[in-house]
Amino acid sequence: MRRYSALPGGRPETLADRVHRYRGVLLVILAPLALVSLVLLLMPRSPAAGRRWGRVDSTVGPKKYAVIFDAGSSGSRVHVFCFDANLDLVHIGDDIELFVQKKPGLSAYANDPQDAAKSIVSLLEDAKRVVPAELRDQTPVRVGATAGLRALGTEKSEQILQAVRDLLREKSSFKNQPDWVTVLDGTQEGAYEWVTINYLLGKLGKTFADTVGVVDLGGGSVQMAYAIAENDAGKAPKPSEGEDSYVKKLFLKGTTYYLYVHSYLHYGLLAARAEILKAGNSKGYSYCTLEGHQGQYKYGGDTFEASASSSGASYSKCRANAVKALKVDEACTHMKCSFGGIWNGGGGAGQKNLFVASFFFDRAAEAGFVNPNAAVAKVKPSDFEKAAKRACKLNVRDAQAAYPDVRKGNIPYICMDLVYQYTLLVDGFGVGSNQEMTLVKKVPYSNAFVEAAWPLGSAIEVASS
Ligand SMILES: O=c1[nH]cnc2c1ncn2[C@@H]1O[C@H](COP(=O)(O)OP(=O)(O)O)[C@@H](O)[C@H]1O
Ligand SMILES: [Ca+2]
Repeated sequence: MRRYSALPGGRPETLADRVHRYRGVLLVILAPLALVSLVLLLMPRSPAAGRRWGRVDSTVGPKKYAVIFDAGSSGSRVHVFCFDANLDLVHIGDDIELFVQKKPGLSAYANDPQDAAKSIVSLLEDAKRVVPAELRDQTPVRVGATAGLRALGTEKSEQILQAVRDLLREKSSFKNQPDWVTVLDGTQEGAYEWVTINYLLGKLGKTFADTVGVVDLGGGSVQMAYAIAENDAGKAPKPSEGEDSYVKKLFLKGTTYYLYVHSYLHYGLLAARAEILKAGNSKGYSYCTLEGHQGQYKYGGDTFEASASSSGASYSKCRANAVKALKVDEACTHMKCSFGGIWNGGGGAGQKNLFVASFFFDRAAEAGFVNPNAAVAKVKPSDFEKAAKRACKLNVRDAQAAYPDVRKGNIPYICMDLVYQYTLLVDGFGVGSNQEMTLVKKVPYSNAFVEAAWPLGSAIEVASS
């Protein structure tokens, strides 16, 4: 039986009666509490709310995801990044980025745009899995195609890009926009790569002289990018007709940078093979392919005779072919040129410390002078020269035994590739043969490793806009 205390009229006292009787006491207790809650609710949720020792606690504030597809000439890759409010990368599960790759690249489906688009469906699924469902429609997906589609020409590449746009619109839950699926121009690609490396090394926000220069040797093109002084940027030559301008102005972490950047189409490692074969093989054979090799080299829809001379490869003759292919002696109308009549940017502090990515790392690892499992390695151009001299002496069979990590199709070209890499650095970019530089595959960041590739630079642009 419920017991009630009695009121003067004999009626038992209810809860409402008690509240009424003690309303004064309750008001004194509850009013300050309500006031404190109101103030807490209205306080702005600035990033500083979670600040500890000058950094933002990444568990506080909104997280932004970005999905970037790198449609490279030799493969397609997807990267997913997650940034905190401070634009620092935060972990996605156990890793700091999602990175998945697939071969071949979109340009291998030149005549079938639908198949090209289908080739990236599994990568899209991989990306979807790591982005929380409630954030997908706010998460931008961008696709940047590089040298492979550049070399296909506008009509074919546009058909492929359109099929990719349709796929993203119909099959992805990410935020997509037609102009986010494009062929990147080479200077944009080089600039993004520079941002990636300098961001991961913690250089952004420092003076231009504290940043590092970046070389990215892809399959189709090679990029050089480094920051220069403002007054040197003012003196940059005007690019020739149809060329991108030599200097890009970037504003990052409160600092303005003048970035010298140039992309050399046809001078990526795989494209350069074609240039070297064209430059050297007037007699129907090449001094760059290994003894015993008979066959042709196919690149970008063209076929080149690539059979070896009966005496096999010759380091010095191959080197002469590579110098010729680079057009080192082409007329230079600027103060100083790299090769092919292109301004070299003038050098300076931003180029002293060079980070060299992509195929440089791969071939160095395959040739055995860099640990294939390392993220970075210090080398000199002369290491490529030494490795080339050794490789050029071998025949195809012995090379297969000497370089077990080199894919069969690349074996005949191992001398040519190493000669080209040495020649590109020393004769092309004017790097001293004994100058130390850093080969980079991944960059250590926050107890993890991030791919040393342009997509992070693009994601930073997306996340900070
Ligand atoms: O995300 C990446 N991580 C590591 N290496 C990469 C990445 N993307 C490209 N590469 C390197 O670049 C080489 C091929 O370049 P790619 O296919 O991107 O040609 P492109 O840049 O001329 O279009 C690959 O063999 C690989 O070494
Ligand atoms: Ca690339």
